[in-house]
Amino acid sequence: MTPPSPIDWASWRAEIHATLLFIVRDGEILLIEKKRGLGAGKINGPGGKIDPGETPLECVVRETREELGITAKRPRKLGELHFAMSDVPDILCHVFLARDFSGQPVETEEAKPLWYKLGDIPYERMWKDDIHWLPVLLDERSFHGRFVFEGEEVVWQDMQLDTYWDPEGPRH
Ligand SMILES: Nc1[nH]c(=O)nc2c1ncn2[C@H]1C[C@H](O)[C@@H](COP(=O)(O)OP(=O)(O)OP(=O)(O)O)O1
Repeated sequence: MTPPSPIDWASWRAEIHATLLFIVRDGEILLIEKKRGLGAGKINGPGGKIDPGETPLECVVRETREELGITAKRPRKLGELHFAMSDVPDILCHVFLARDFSGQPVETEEAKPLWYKLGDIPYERMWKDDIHWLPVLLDERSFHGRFVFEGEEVVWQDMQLDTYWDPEGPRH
């Protein structure tokens, strides 16, 4: 049984809307070592904050270009994550999967590209929540995850699988 949440999700609103993209090709996943901003030093997918007037899809394509110099082809949104943080603003994150891209990934001021075999994903160097939803994304299933953080630790979580996406976008 899920313990009661330490926060009231009904009144929860994200201060930051952001995106993440995971590109999978030939049995490998393209990750980044993030060099600055929130989560610097961690391994993650490319992504970042949604600019005013931008859709999540436009954002994830732009951020991937800025961070790795490549253009993702046909990114598909599969997940939505709500992060209630203790010491930084709360985040609503749209998570995408793509199977192809154009260009060659290059290291930039923001990110270093890293390819991993799908069986070798370095979860110990990623955010603590990632192990709970990245395997679901890699199975091409949709999901909605909610995580409450105390610093770097997850103190409460809930994952719903096979979620229907409202084409109008997030409610918060
Ligand atoms: N718990 C978590 N698990 C995870 O996998 N990614 C997380 C995460 N919390 C934040 N992120 C990611 C999602 C998103 O790509 C990014 C948002 O952090 P920031 O607001 O610092 O963005 P960036 O600095 O990358 O954005 P820009 O300032 O737009 O470049 O961090």
